Amino acid sequence: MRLPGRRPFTLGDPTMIRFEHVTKSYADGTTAVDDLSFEVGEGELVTLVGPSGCGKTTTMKMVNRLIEPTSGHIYLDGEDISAIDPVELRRRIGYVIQQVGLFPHKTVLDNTATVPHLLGWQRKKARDRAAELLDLVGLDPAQYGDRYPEQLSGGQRQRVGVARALAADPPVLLMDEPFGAVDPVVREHLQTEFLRLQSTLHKTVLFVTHDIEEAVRLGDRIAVYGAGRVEQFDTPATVLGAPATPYVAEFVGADRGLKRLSVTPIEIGDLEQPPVVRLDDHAARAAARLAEEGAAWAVVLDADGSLHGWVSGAGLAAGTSGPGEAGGEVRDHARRMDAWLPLGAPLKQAFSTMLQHDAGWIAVLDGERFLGVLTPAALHAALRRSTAADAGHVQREDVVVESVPSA
Ligand SMILES: Nc1ncnc2c1ncn2[C@@H]1O[C@H](COP(=O)(O)OP(=O)(O)OP(=O)(O)O)[C@@H](O)[C@H]1O
Repeated sequence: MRLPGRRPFTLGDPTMIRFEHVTKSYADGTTAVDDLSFEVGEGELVTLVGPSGCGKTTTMKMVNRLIEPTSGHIYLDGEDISAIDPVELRRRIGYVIQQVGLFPHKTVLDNTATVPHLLGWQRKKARDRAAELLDLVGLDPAQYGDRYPEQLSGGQRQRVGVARALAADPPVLLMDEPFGAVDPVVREHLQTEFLRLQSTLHKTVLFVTHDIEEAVRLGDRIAVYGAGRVEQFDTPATVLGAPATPYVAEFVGADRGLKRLSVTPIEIGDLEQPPVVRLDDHAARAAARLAEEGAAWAVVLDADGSLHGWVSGAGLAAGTSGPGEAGGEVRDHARRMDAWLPLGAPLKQAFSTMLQHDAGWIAVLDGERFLGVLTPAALHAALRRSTAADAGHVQREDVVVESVPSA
């Protein structure tokens, strides 16, 4: 299904949700949320992270008026929500919770179509929309649409929960530990899929989690909670690189240098430029060029410029006795290597791809275009670059020691 593409969130975009001095106290004297003020931009994904009982869920439930604040105001797209009818408000806000809350006696398709039904859409239109959404979250409607929730895995049920929340195309999504009940592998999978979805949909999302890794991975910005208050509200890179308080530093963990790998993107300046040859280049000529440049190997691109793999100078030279002699084309000597990353991918992904392929380098592409290669040395340098940008908040040595063990 094609969805209208919108550009990703950037700081400074218009505000969608605004908390203004919001406090929630209960009759027993518990102050669940204490004088909360922050803004969420249109199309921004903000993760609320903190230990159990610190007020994350209360914050979220005040946005769709499942809980009313004791004092302060919350604005949705400029409107004070206390003046909006709660039923009308909730139509504008998708809600995904950990227990999913699917109706056990309804099929997956009907569960997904719940909100469109409530909105009075015609049955066919609602079911067509539900099928589109199931497809979007990676569940084939033909295969899963007629199943009942108990016939799905935990991860599949979570996907249905996300599809259902998106069915009426609300501008805002509230997600309360939506991936909390599945095992770590499925969880990472769901996170990846959700990021892919968000890169197309650009919903305004408040996402509650206990897990700092999840918060860092998903959030455009993170609100780190300590007992009812937001201790720091900033980008993942800043929260990890420059924790605002000792509490935040402890919460994000001593290994924050490692976690920064998830939020530091590969940049063009990190790349090295090995010689590049084409599959249909003459092998002997390519060998001579490598010898001239003192290079042991070259990246091999195919005729249309996409990555094929690599070739060693020695491999090329074998069987050729000089330029112009027999020896065939580079394709006769090249080896496949399809380890590549898109520009902007996080350094963590670069490390893991390198490990997975047992490779000393990874090609970096912009779309189909080959840009250069990332080597372990370049990764190390990239991490130093990102650490140096923190203006002295983190000792550079800390990060280097933690993240790039010396060979
Ligand atoms: N109805 C209530 N009456 C009294 N106290 C409450 C009530 N609901 C929540 N609280 C308290 O408010 C505080 C914040 O709760 P909240 O559910 O927002 O925390 P949380 O950060 O979402 O926790 P968790 O991660 O465990 O879900 C907790 O101390 C909780 O015990």
